[in-house]
Amino acid sequence: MDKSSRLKVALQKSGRLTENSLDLLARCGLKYSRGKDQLMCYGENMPLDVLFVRDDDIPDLVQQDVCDLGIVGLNVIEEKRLSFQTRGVSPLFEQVMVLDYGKCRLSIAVPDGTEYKDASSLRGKRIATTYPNILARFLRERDVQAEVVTMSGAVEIAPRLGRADFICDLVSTGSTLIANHLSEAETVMESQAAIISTPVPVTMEKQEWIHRLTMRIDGVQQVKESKYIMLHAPREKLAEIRKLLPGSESPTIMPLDGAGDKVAVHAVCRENVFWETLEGLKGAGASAILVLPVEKMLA
Ligand SMILES: Nc1ncnc2c1ncn2[C@@H]1O[C@H](COP(=O)(O)OP(=O)(O)OP(=O)(O)O)[C@@H](O)[C@H]1O
Ligand SMILES: O=P(O)(O)OC[C@H]1O[C@H](OP(=O)(O)OP(=O)(O)O)[C@H](O)[C@@H]1O
Ligand SMILES: [Mg+2]
Repeated sequence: MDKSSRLKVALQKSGRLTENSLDLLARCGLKYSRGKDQLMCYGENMPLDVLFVRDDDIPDLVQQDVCDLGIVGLNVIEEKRLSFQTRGVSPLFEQVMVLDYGKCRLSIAVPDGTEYKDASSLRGKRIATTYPNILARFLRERDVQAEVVTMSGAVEIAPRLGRADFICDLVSTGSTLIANHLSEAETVMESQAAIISTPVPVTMEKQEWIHRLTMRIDGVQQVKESKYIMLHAPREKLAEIRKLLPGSESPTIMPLDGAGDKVAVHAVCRENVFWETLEGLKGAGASAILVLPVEKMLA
C-alpha cells in the first residue's frame, strides 16, 4: 500500500487529550509502537498513522489537508473557526463526531471577593484569555465593550500580575481557579473532545477506513459505560425488576430448570451499574446477580 493511501490522524502531543485519544484508537483495534519523543507513529495493523502536535495546530493541519483527521477540543475548534472567519477564510474542516472525554468549560473567572452580576460587570475591564475570538463574540453578543488581553498560557496568573481584571479560561474541577484565588463567574462555552476531518475529498479506500473507524469509535463509546447483567428473579417480580435495570433494552428472559417460577434475566445496561442498583434489585427479589463488563458492541 503506498504511503498516501494511509490515513493521517493528528493528536495532541502531550496534554489533557493525549492519553484518552491514544486509548480510544487502541480500543478501536489499532496496534502501534511509539518511541518517547517520536512525533509520528505507524499503525501496524491498519493503514493509519498518528502525528503528534500541539493541539492548537490540529485544525490548521486538517484544514490544509496535511492530516485527514484530528482529535481536538471543541473550544480549540470554535476558536479556530472564528479566527478563520475574522481573516475572511472559510473554515472548511468538518466536525465528524464528539467524543466522551476532555469535558470542560470555558468560563469567566474573577478574583475572590470581586462582585460579578452578569456580563455587564465586564464593561470597560481587561480580560485575559487564550481564546480571544470566542471571548470577543461573547462580549459582542452581550453588547459589552471590554479589552481582551490575549495570552498563550498561564492565564490564571494575569490578575495577580496586574495584566487583567478578569480571566476567561478552561475549568473542569475548579481546583486551578481555587489555587489562584479566583472564582468561576459565568460559563462562556461547554467543551469536549471531537474529531474533525479534512475538507478535501479523500480516496474511496480512505473513506472506507474513516467509516470503519467512526463505527468502531461509536461502539467503543457505547460500551464504556455498558454492563451485562445476569440475575435470577421470581416471574411475578419481572416488571419491577425491569424498571430498575438502568438504560436496558428488552432483556432476555429464560426459564430456570427445576426452579419453579424463577427465571433468569440477561440484559445489556447502557449506563453504569452502581451498588445502589444491585441493592435495589436484591430488595425487589432478584438473586444470583452478576455484572460483567461489555468489551465490544456493534449495533
Ligand atoms: N481540566 C480539564 N479537564 C478536561 N479537559 C480539559 C481540561 N483542560 C483542558 N481540557 C481540554 O483539553 C484540551 C487540551 O488541554 P491542555 O491543557 O493539554 O492544552 P494545551 O496546554 O493548550 O496543550 P498544547 O501544548 O498541546 O498546546 C483543551 O483544549 C480542552 O479541550
Ligand atoms: O478546573 P481544573 O480541573 O483545575 O482544570 C483547569 C485547568 O486545566 C487546564 O490546564 P492543564 O492542567 O491541562 O495544564 P496547562 O495549564 O499546562 O495547559 C486548563 O488550562 C486549566 O488551567
Ligand atoms: Mg494548546
